Amino acid sequence: MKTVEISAFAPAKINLTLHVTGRRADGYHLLDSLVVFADIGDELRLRPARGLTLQVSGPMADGVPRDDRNLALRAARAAGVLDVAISLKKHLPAAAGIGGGSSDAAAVLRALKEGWGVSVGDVAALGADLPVCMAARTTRMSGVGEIVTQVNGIPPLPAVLVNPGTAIPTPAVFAALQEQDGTPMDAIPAFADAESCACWLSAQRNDLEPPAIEIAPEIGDCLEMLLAQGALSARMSGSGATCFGLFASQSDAACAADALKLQQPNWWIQQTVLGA
Ligand SMILES: C[C@@](CO)(OP(=O)(O)O)[C@H](O)COP(=O)(O)OP(=O)(O)OC[C@H]1O[C@@H](n2ccc(N)nc2=O)[C@H](O)[C@@H]1O
Ligand SMILES: Nc1ncnc2c1ncn2[C@@H]1O[C@H](COP(=O)(O)OP(=O)(O)O)[C@@H](O)[C@H]1O
Repeated sequence: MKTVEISAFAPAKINLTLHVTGRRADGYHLLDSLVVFADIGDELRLRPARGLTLQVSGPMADGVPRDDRNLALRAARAAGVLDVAISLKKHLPAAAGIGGGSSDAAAVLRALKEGWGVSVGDVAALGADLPVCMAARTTRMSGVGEIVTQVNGIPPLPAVLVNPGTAIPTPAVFAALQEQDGTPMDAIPAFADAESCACWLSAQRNDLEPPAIEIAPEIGDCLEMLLAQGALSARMSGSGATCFGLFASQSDAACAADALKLQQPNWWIQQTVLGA
């Protein structure tokens, strides 16, 4: 048994783009997505113990499953480690399109590799977002999520994340998608700054945004409010409902986040830097 406690960080995953380019026979969708990671996320600690346990705390812990549905526990089981106490401090909203559960699972797998020396062969069995969350760096994600290719040339992007508090199950959004065969992303250039990245993004898409807005119209309000605060670009991440706005500087993002918090004190609103 190991004797040390290991800390692991599970950053928020943001799909800057999400093009749905086809559908497999098993119903899973083919994706083409530019994925970055934020400097905010969940905090995990793993320590040797008798048996496998999970304790969940933190400002966004409400509603997160504590039982075997939790992806942190499922990751430990998949790795065959049944003698670990996991403590998970949730800062990210669940079912929010920012991969909280998948990033937690990836953080557990990284910690188990470091501390217990074990790894899992097929991480995708834990969910389509697991491979990209294992990479935890700027990536082009394709296939149904299993193909991850490192992307260089994306500068750190000052941003504000906004979630209106509506949990949206991913399957419901895919089920509401009308067009399954969209075009892939354009080639990804190297960007000098946030402005040029935002300009390129304006010609790309998140194909899940229209069906998600049908399910939760408040997503449209998030996007409008980010743009009204001067965002260079505003879009939904993943299957929603979290939206991101890109800003020219961290001070612009901080001003926008403060103003949005005054307008919507009950929403989850966070200033961050993406892809740093
Ligand atoms: C949409 C994305 C984009 O990054 O992110 P989130 O919105 O979940 O953060 C991911 O592909 C989500 O990954 P993840 O949440 O791990 O998905 P899974 O648990 O494997 O699948 C949940 C359900 O989503 C649908 N699904 C997921 C991935 C995919 N490529 N095609 C799909 O059709 C299927 O209906 C599946 O039953
Ligand atoms: N560690 C976890 N944190 C949050 N949700 C989790 C976790 N493990 C399992 N879940 C379940 O996974 C679902 C999807 O959560 P999450 O990964 O945060 O969202 P998304 O797939 O939209 O990015 C939630 O509804 C929740 O029930």
